[in-house]
Amino acid sequence: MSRQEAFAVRGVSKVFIGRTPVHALDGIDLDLPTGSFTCVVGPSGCGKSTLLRILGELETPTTGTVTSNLTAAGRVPASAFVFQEHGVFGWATVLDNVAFGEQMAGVSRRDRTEHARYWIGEVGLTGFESAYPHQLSGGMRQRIAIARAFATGSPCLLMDEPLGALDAQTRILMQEQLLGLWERERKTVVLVTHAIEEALLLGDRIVIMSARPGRVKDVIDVPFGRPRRLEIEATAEFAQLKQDIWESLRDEVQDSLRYA
Ligand SMILES: Nc1ncnc2c1ncn2[C@@H]1O[C@H](COP(=O)(O)OP(=O)(O)OP(=O)(O)O)[C@@H](O)[C@H]1O
Repeated sequence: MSRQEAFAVRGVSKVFIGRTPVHALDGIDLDLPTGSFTCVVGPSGCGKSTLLRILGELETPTTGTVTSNLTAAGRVPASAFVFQEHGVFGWATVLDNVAFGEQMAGVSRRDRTEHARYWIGEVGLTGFESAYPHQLSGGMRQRIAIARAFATGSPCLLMDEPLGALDAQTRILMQEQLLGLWERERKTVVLVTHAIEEALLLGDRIVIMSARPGRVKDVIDVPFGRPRRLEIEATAEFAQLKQDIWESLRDEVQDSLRYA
């Protein structure tokens, strides 16, 4: 494995044992370069979240290996997660939510407050430091989750449909914000999404997965340079790629519905 790889995934399969065993992933091979933005698309139930959880060591593969080169300072976790919903603590203020990762890592109150304030500013929530999540909109709550993930200082962000619950306009704004943050920070990001446009807009590469058991069906290199602007969505190249990806996905979505 090269030092440039944040993750090398080799022959990873996952079977959940229960009354009826579920074969979630099968023979996944992937190299995820350090500082790259990888998007994962695939039909519902194909194992995208399971793959993310395996990368983040919340789950272990049944067979195969994941080797990681990620290094984090002190007690900072190698990867930080952002989930679609329920990602923020209702009992904590915006400031405490964003500072939570560093609090767990034993960073002093003064430093973590300073870092949290910086990230709250980066996601446009300055002025809401003392607010509680229930006082904010869904989009604002999701920005707390994103700020918290960046604020942990982890070199890798694992995002499971982080913008999936947002309305269309808020989602566009958040995509733009995430794009800007990532281009400045260049953390290794793996983002699961159901939206092909979002994957093309944000990712360096798109991993297309098959219906369950999830396999890597295709890996698309996204040709658009950085910094990237939302205007690329209006180009013919974007439309063509979107169409190609959908064609690759369509059979898988149909299969997943057939066997659901
Ligand atoms: N802890 C678990 N125990 C048993 N089965 C599980 C567990 N976690 C996931 N599964 C099953 O594994 C399969 C893959 O689930 P996973 O959540 O990874 O899919 P997904 O691609 O993320 O789905 P979606 O796009 O709908 O969120 C599903 O059939 C799911 O029911």
